[in-house]
Amino acid sequence: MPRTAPLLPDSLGSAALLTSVAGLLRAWLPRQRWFAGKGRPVTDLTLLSVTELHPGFLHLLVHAQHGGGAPPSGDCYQLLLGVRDVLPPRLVHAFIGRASEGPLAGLMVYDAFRDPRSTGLLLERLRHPGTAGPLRFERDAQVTVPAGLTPRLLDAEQSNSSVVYGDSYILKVFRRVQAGINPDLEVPWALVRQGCTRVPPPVAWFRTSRPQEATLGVLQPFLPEATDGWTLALRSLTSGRDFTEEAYELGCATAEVHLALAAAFPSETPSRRQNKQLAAAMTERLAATSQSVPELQPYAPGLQAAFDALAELDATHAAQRIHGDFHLGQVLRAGRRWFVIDFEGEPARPLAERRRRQSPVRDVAGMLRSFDYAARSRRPWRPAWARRCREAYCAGYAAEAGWDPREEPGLLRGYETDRAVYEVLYEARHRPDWLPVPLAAIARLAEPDRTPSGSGPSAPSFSHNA
Ligand SMILES: Nc1ncnc2c1ncn2[C@@H]1O[C@H](COP(=O)(O)OP(=O)(O)O)[C@@H](O)[C@H]1O
Ligand SMILES: O=P(O)(O)O[C@H]1O[C@H](CO)[C@@H](O[C@H]2O[C@H](CO)[C@@H](O)[C@H](O)[C@H]2O)[C@H](O)[C@H]1O
Repeated sequence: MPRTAPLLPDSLGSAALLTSVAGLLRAWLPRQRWFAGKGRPVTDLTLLSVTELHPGFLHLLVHAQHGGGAPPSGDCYQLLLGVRDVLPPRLVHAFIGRASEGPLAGLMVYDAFRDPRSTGLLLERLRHPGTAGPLRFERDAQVTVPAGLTPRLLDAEQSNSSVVYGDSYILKVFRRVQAGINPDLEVPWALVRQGCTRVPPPVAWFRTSRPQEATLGVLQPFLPEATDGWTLALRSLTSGRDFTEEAYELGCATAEVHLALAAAFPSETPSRRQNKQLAAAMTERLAATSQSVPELQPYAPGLQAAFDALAELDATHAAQRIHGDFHLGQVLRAGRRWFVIDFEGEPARPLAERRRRQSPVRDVAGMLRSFDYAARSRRPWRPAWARRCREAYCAGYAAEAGWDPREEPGLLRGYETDRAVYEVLYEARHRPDWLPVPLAAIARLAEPDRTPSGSGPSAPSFSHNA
């Protein structure tokens, strides 16, 4: 039976609640896909805020410190916990543990994202703007979201958690929370106001004021007929069907979004200093990643050459707001039209950095890397497929933007190298089986006379069980 009386009387301090759940969460958090401190134990857990959204349905912000590194690091995570006396069989897969001490002693604690009753209640909150403790629920007053939509948790491998409601709306709840407005709300909102139709418009969102102002989740229309670019690319690779038309149109769509972003947010005049600073930041990331992923170390000097060359280039493009983590999984194709989603940027970077203006070439490089990723993710390796897609994508981009990314080989190489370094770190932390995919590209990018990735004659083959 769901609870009818609140668990948390006002008198109960968060310290008392933490004694009930800390042990359970310390064991559970590191097993979650979105947990950043992969492979490292949670050495300390602090409760930043707790709000009972409904009897037995708790919203938590916790700070988890990961040990095993020097110095120890930590992140703030958003959790939805359910608490019941008895767990019904339909929720067994959501079970986190039985609280053994504190105010919840003896009660069953579970992941409320997996309980449609709880995610249904969350939608109700979004439909009726208002506050709950430090949480504020807001919406676009022009849009009416109907009641009673059936919730379904998306079980994809993701950085966040998303719930689809009746195939009409999708709510993305940010797992790792940082202070400030999340670009995944800020950017689509600005693009829609700009008249750009390539993004699903945010219709409702919620945020917290404690411990600091931060965006917690965004509801937007769900595109039920859409397929993501990664799935389509793999289908093309397995069926042998051509993908260049899609790649060309994706290039056009990317440029369209970049032009709208340049109109929606202030840009920065290009300067020589820009490329020097950029190369320095890339060099720093290479050094830090080589420290944590030893497999990268032999290639570091070769990769550094790309950044040194970039530092000497004249800046040609104004820095502007961009997508920031652009790849085939971030684009959806509905009918013959591409849509762009997930403007959050690279989830591991600080929010202020993700909101910074950057060169649009960075997004182009992300997508070019993604064609290479798809081509290397299955045997046999298909370099010609990647090469054709890369060319078609750049041609589409040039047709819409009025300048061709291929005319900037030094910039493109620098960004592709930096992206591959990011991917090495990402895979090492989240999907170690996939590490050979970016490492194969790294090996090529580190060669002195490299040809564009995906086009060389004899890059190493590998196997992984993706
Ligand atoms: N508006 C939408 N319509 C249809 N599917 C969507 C929509 N938004 C997201 N998705 C699906 O949800 C997945 C995860 O969304 P995304 O915003 O990329 O979350 P994450 O940051 O967790 O990766 C996408 O790959 C896509 O399949
Ligand atoms: O979850 P996000 O969409 O925010 O992005 C993260 O996860 C991606 C993997 O799901 C990762 O992308 C890498 O793998 C993709 C194939 O699964 C490939 O298309 C991308 O090119 C490659 O970078 C992304 O880097 C990471 O930020």
